[in-house]
Amino acid sequence: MTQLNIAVAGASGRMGRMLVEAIAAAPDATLSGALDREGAPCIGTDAGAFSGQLAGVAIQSDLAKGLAGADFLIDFTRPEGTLQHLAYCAEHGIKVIIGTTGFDEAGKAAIRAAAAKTAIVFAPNMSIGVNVTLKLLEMAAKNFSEGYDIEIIEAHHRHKVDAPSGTALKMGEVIADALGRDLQACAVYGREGVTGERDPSTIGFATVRGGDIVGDHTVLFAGTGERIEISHKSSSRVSYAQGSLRAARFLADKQAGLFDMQDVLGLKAAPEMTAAQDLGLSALG
Ligand SMILES: NC(=O)C1=CN([C@@H]2O[C@H](COP(=O)(O)OP(=O)(O)OC[C@H]3O[C@@H](n4cnc5c(N)ncnc54)[C@H](OP(=O)(O)O)[C@@H]3O)[C@@H](O)[C@H]2O)C=CC1
Ligand SMILES: O=C(O)C1=N[C@H](C(=O)O)C[C@H](O)C1
Repeated sequence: MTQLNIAVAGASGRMGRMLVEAIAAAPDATLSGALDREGAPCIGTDAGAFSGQLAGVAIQSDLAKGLAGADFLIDFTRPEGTLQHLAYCAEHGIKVIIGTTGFDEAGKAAIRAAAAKTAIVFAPNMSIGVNVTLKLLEMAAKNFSEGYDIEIIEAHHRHKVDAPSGTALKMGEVIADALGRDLQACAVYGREGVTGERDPSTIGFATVRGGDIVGDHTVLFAGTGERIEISHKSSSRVSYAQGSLRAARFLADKQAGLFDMQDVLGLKAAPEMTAAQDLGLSALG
């Protein structure tokens, strides 16, 4: 069994803690290092202390120390942090799994450029459920292309700093691509005041923030006399952590290149109708 030496960035964050636990429980993974922001109270403490199971790895802010011995970095932080970590990893041949959301176009371009030097999985949602849902949405959008208004509703915890969520934006992209529309041109982010009637070519986004909601996404196809809703609801961050480990295993034999979770899960290759048949939806065709 190939042993994966993995460092975790944002080790004291919600996802960082979950990743440290998931790595400790995985027989093929070892926590080689842990990073967090300079000046954070967790620096110097054991990365496993949050879960009560010591990992024997102190959280560092110095990249050279935190990434010594790492073959992979799993990064769920903020765009500016991820881009700093990525630059170091690209120079040192460390493969990177990026879960961080909220990148601007320049940030995404920097990730594409880094992929020439190291192997990267970059995905706004690492869960298997969401990634299969993206395939369902592609299929649904093609079948509801006329006469159905499309709205994407997402809900997250009160601490989330970016909106709409990366997952909601990805759902919008998948639907827009399936319909031959440009998301940048057709997205409507929230409504207020006298908006006029709904333009049927738009894709609407609505954002809810509150409490400890882990992550809910619903796509509504609203037609005449019927509504179809495709929803995914996360009840734990464990699915994001397990997906990240799966991404690391996928990268083990890659030297460079940019991949997403559809690549990791082999969903890009699956022909659309095979997916429909697998799901017992062949009547759609
Ligand atoms: N792709 C996916 O499947 C998922 C993606 N996410 C995304 O992951 C990211 C993190 O989410 P979450 O864990 O909830 O967030 P948290 O705020 O709980 O954790 C973020 C961690 O990163 C650290 N950090 C913040 N800024 C920097 C920086 N500039 N440099 C280094 N470290 C930094 C934080 O330190 P400090 O506390 O000191 O600021 C904290 O430890 C978000 O973008 C979120 O949308 C979340 C879940 C799933
Ligand atoms: O911030 C979060 O919590 C989450 N962020 C990701 C996103 O923006 O889509 C994934 C998941 O929904 C949780």
